[in-house]
Amino acid sequence: MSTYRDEDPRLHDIKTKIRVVPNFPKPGIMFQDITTLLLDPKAFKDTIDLFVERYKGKNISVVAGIEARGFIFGSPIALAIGAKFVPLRKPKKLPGKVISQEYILEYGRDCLEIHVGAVEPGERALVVDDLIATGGTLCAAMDLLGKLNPFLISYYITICHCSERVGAEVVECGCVIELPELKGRERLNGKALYVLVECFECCQ
Ligand SMILES: O=P(O)(O)OC[C@H]1O[C@H](OP(=O)(O)OP(=O)(O)O)[C@H](O)[C@@H]1O
Ligand SMILES: Nc1ncnc2[nH]cnc12
Repeated sequence: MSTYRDEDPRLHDIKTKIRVVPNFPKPGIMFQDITTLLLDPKAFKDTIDLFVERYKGKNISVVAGIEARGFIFGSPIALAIGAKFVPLRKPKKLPGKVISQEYILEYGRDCLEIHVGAVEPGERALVVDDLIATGGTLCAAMDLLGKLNPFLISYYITICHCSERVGAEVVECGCVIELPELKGRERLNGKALYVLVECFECCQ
């Protein structure tokens, strides 16, 4: 954690407002429930303010929020920093033409989608979610948004049958909660990750 975060008294209050529910949605999982944080307008506002203070003036034009809980935090951050909000949705939710990115979860696979044209190549993007656990979801979001190395274009077309990538520059990922024991940060290949609250001994 950075010194700034350690010293900020708002963080302690935010952490106390997150309810931990054992054995949800399955045995062994300590579920970090942010709905109790949302019930407290001051703690919710402090959460948004901390992100806004970090990202205002950083020339970020896109906030990409991950379904579903990333929408709750991503939208107000986008409004406050003067960026557009782009939802990264689970399959078959977006009505327009989409670009998709599959990813591996602990049990099974999932997929994120973005509307074609929602983000222009070269735009500076912030990815927002409520929580990073294994990091698979954030990796998929970055793959979907990320800039494609021109030397890899033919690889994508031939191997992945995908000729379209968004081509944004992901500046950072921002999450309210990190479960460090699941080592999701290591999976981000060095991409900057900013979290407000770390939760130890409370997962799996
Ligand atoms: O770091 P990871 O291991 O990928 O896990 C983190 C993701 O898991 C949760 O979403 P979930 O898939 O439960 O979807 P939901 O927000 O729609 O409930 C959470 O909101 C993150 O998006
Ligand atoms: N422990 C946890 N609590 C809330 N959301 C999660 N997503 C993955 N693991 C989670």
